[in-house]
Amino acid sequence: MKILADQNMPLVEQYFADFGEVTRFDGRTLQSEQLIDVDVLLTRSVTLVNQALLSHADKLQFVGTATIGIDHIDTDLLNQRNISFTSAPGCNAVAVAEYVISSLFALCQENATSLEGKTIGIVGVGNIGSCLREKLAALDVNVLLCDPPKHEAGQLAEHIDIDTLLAKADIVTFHVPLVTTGKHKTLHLLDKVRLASLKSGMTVINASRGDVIDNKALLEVMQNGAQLDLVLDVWENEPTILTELLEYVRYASVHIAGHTLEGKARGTQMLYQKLCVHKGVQANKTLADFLPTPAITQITLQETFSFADLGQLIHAVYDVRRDDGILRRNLATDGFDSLRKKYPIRREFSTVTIAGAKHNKALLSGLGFVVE
Ligand SMILES: NC(=O)c1ccc[n+]([C@@H]2O[C@H](COP(=O)([O-])OP(=O)(O)OC[C@H]3O[C@@H](n4cnc5c(N)ncnc54)[C@H](O)[C@@H]3O)[C@@H](O)[C@H]2O)c1
Ligand SMILES: O=C(O)[C@H](O)[C@H](O)COP(=O)(O)O
Repeated sequence: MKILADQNMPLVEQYFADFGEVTRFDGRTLQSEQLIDVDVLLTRSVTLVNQALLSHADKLQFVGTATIGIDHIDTDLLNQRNISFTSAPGCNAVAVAEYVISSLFALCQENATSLEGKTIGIVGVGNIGSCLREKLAALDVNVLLCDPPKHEAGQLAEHIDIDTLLAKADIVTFHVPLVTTGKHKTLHLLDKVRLASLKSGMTVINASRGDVIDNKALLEVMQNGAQLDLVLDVWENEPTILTELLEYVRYASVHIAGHTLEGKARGTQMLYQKLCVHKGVQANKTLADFLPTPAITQITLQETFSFADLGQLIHAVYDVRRDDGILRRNLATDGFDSLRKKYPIRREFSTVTIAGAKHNKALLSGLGFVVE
């Protein structure tokens, strides 16, 4: 069996070599001819899987994307051609939620404020939004939720519409898929009109897809003096982003919110498990077989540890400002995709055991740490 896998997908050889020969490809430049004779295609978000790419795919039986977002895949086409398809829902939910938590605490530190009394609006309450909601519940902040599809399906009673949410929230964070048409379209969900309506001092976080915020309109409102704290991991037209926006963004990163080692490896594992089902074989490899021991495995808190020290603890594991620095220092020389490819190792809170937590145990385990 011939397996073609994106070069930025970790552990493919370890998981898939038993199925056949693994060849790697560059996700941005994959050509249709490379799919001749290929049985399995494993992609990331940067490869458009469409009619043009599949025009020479004579043997393709399985396509997997190690992402939750599937806006790069023509799923109707795969259906028509009877090609099995799978994504990796939830693989990076913890990673993105931790990116948001790290950003919130960095802003609190730098703005000399706290989350106390703040209201955070989550737009899109799926895998990531729900995971973030749980972490925010541990922090005891007010949360507002907006997810019309879930509300209509009877799965989210607390839903409020986006305009009410924007009017009430101090912080808004987007975790929606990119949907370009229809009743629940998310393309430019934050458009010119909504951007103009945002209260001064609001924080806007986007770790979903760049096109969810009209980037040109955002630049315009910022140039016209809007006072917003912007945290952007995703951009319109990646990898050619609107660099003029950068000077108005507090924390900017290269679409890496989901790129913990665990998040990426879980994506590969989920595709492996689905291919096992597809081929009718038993899955016998797990993440624990492959993930290295992290550099920091234990942190001991002293008696004096309080909520005020929480940011310091969170940032000891992951500080979003590291990623902001990487982008600002290297974007012009390295380019967006290259920075994504060489993204430094980042581990999840769950890889760290906290000793000495005493009365902060529920808070810390709610955030995702292992508490002794
Ligand atoms: N920056 C990153 O590294 C990164 C990582 C993972 C995912 N993502 C993006 O984040 C998105 C969300 O991820 P997820 O795992 O939570 O996906 P998910 O499918 O589990 O959840 C998405 C939620 O958004 C809701 N939704 C759809 N349209 C909406 C609308 N118009 N308004 C409000 N809610 C709406 C859906 O009902 C669903 O509950 C992905 O589709 C992907 O594009 C980015
Ligand atoms: O949709 C997703 O899951 C994410 O956006 C994904 O983690 C990032 O994209 P990729 O690394 O596949 O390019």
